[in-house]
Amino acid sequence: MAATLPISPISHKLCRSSRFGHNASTPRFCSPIFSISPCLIGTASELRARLPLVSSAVTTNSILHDVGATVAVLGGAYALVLSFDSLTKRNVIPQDFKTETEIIINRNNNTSLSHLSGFYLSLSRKLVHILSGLLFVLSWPIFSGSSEARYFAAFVPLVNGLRLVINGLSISPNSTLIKSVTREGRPEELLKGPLFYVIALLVSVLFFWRKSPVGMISLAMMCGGDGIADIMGRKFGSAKLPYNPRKSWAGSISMFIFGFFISIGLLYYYSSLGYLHINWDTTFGKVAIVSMVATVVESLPITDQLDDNVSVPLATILAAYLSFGY
Ligand SMILES: C/C(=C\COP(=O)(O)O)CCC[C@H](C)CCC[C@H](C)CCCC(C)C
Ligand SMILES: Nc1ccn([C@@H]2O[C@H](COP(=O)(O)OP(=O)(O)O)[C@@H](O)[C@H]2O)c(=O)n1
Repeated sequence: MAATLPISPISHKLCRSSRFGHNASTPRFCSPIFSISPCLIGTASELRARLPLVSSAVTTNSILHDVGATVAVLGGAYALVLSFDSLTKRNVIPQDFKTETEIIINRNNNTSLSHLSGFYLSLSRKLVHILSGLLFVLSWPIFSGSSEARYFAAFVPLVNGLRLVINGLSISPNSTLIKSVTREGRPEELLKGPLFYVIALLVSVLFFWRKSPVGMISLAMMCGGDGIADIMGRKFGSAKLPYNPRKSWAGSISMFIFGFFISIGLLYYYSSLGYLHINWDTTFGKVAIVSMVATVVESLPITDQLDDNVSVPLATILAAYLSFGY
């Protein structure tokens, strides 16, 4: 009987197995059915004889599970960028925000985007900035409970990073990606903010994944907080920061508030699924401190030397690791 696929972590049993051997040090979640499956009934020697067969069945099942999840999330990433390009082409994205320059753009004939400026274009890019990373973090539970699942998840930012490099070097430029993700429509822009952004996603998956609050908080601040800061700052940011005239109180306060609540939301999501055990008595304070650190770092006049998509996740990871310890 094929072993039941390990589902994580709704079930309550821990069993020690991994795709490449059944004496894994990493516990994995298995479905309750797995623990009473007929193939596990018998004497100890019979069980030992059957275990390699069960283990290989579980291995095959979880590989297929993770391949399916990877394809689904890759498709989601591609669809997100495509849909925002379509929304801006059809002027569905609200244009009730002032642009720095009023220009009628006929995007279908690939009017040069270098004339584009202002809020209109940046709103689309910022929504991609906010949604890509947050939807990616929310997608992690669809991967299997095996200890190798994170490497399948990491394949998604890896492929997108390669896509950004190929387009950024104009090896085979994709106008949809360039329009949706760059400020001024120049392919080389993809090699800066967007590439750093995708690398931050890769680091969060590989080093923190579902088992630590650090990675998800860093993405909450980089994707949600920094993204909202741009939108709110451009719209309401008349009162500039005394130490950085390019940033505003409205942008920074928005980053702190939205980054804090998105972080709490992600921690609640992962704790309710059983991946994290959160002590809520102390967590709110810790997240507030981490959000403040990230907001202050983002507000500093260092963007020309260090992209926000590097400084914000790095500062958040450091602050969160010192606060949570794992
Ligand atoms: C616009 C982006 C970054 C620019 O940042 P900034 O310069 O404005 O500070 C985001 C680039 C997104 C990238 C092209 C696609 C990333 C997809 C992600 C790895 C997976 C998303 C999956 C999900 C299910 C949609
Ligand atoms: N704390 C902040 C962040 C951004 N902003 C506004 O958003 C614009 C873009 O911010 P940014 O240079 O950090 O953009 P990204 O590097 O995040 O794409 C700034 O020029 C400001 O108008 C703000 O007012 N306050």
